[in-house]
Amino acid sequence: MKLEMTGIQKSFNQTPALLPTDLTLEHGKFTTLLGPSGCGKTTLLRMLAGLEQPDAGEIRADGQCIYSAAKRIDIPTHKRNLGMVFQDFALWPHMTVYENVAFGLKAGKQKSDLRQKVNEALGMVRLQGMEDRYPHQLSGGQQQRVAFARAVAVRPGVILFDEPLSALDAVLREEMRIEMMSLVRDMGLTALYVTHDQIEAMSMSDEIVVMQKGRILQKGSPETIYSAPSDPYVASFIGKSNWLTPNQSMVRPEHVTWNKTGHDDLCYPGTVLSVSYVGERYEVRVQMEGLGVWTAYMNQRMCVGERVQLYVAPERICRMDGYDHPSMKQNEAIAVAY
Ligand SMILES: Nc1ncnc2c1ncn2[C@@H]1O[C@H](COP(=O)(O)OP(=O)(O)OP(=O)(O)O)[C@@H](O)[C@H]1O
Repeated sequence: MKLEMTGIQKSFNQTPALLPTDLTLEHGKFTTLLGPSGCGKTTLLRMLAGLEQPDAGEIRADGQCIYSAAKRIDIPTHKRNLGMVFQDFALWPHMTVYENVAFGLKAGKQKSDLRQKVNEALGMVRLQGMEDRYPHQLSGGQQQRVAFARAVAVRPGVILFDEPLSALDAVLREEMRIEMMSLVRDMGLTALYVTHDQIEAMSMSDEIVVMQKGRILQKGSPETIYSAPSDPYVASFIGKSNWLTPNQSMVRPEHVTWNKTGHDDLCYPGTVLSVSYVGERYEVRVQMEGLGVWTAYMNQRMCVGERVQLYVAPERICRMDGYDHPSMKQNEAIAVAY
């Protein structure tokens, strides 16, 4: 299912939670809303689900209007052909695993072959044999699998995830991340996933939508978001960034070299602050002169306090709004610690 949102916005008690926003979720793509707490991710997801009413704008599913403030169209949640998985699993505590999964099918009136559909969904998440257990008799990972089975059993056109793994421990979170992503892809579902975890976003998504303060800053593939951030906030939020001019030009640690490699390379002096072995190489933090602290990688151990020269090839510099030229580094005025 393709979902298109145009001009949707929402305020709570006159305080904007989401500024006017356009967003398209392409059919079969895994899109992640990434941003800090309170930036409007959940509000956007809930409006898509029909759980929150936008103040303005329109939402279309496969070209058909499912919400329009102007035309007074508001298709209810259960008719929007979507599945949802939440952080707290939202399972019915008094129902067994079987009943929890069957509940969505019954509510959606998909009653034919009920047992087969439930078994199929439980098979997908490897929970056969646990049909008669209650949620409290399951681990966190198993509970989330039931929630996922319940969401996909109805064969929705789109699946919405709101921080579904944040209640799980780190190891299980990684395991479930791979499992959920594979299942969504195998089923060819369109997915919208809300998280504030960059690693989750980078490892699961076809598209990442970075949000801040109720607006979308950038939408793109993980590769684009990392290599060509359009905004300083995006650059700082995802991966490590070394600033050549505050808020304007940045270089990633893997593009900083210790020896001059080309005649155009720019040279920056600094002092080693810390050295950590990160497997086959060292992550070195360097206090740069007038440029704050940079991170770079090196193949051999350095000494703390050692004076160094770091080099950057101009084509490796990522430029954002207001950027002028690498020669700006000569300018005292830009020598602000970031
Ligand atoms: N029902 C509500 N009533 C009043 N304010 C709300 C309501 N829901 C959300 N907000 C406010 O809207 C803003 C956006 O909230 P939202 O839950 O969408 O953010 P989020 O990015 O999902 O954050 P988190 O990662 O913490 O869940 C916040 O300032 C929040 O306090």
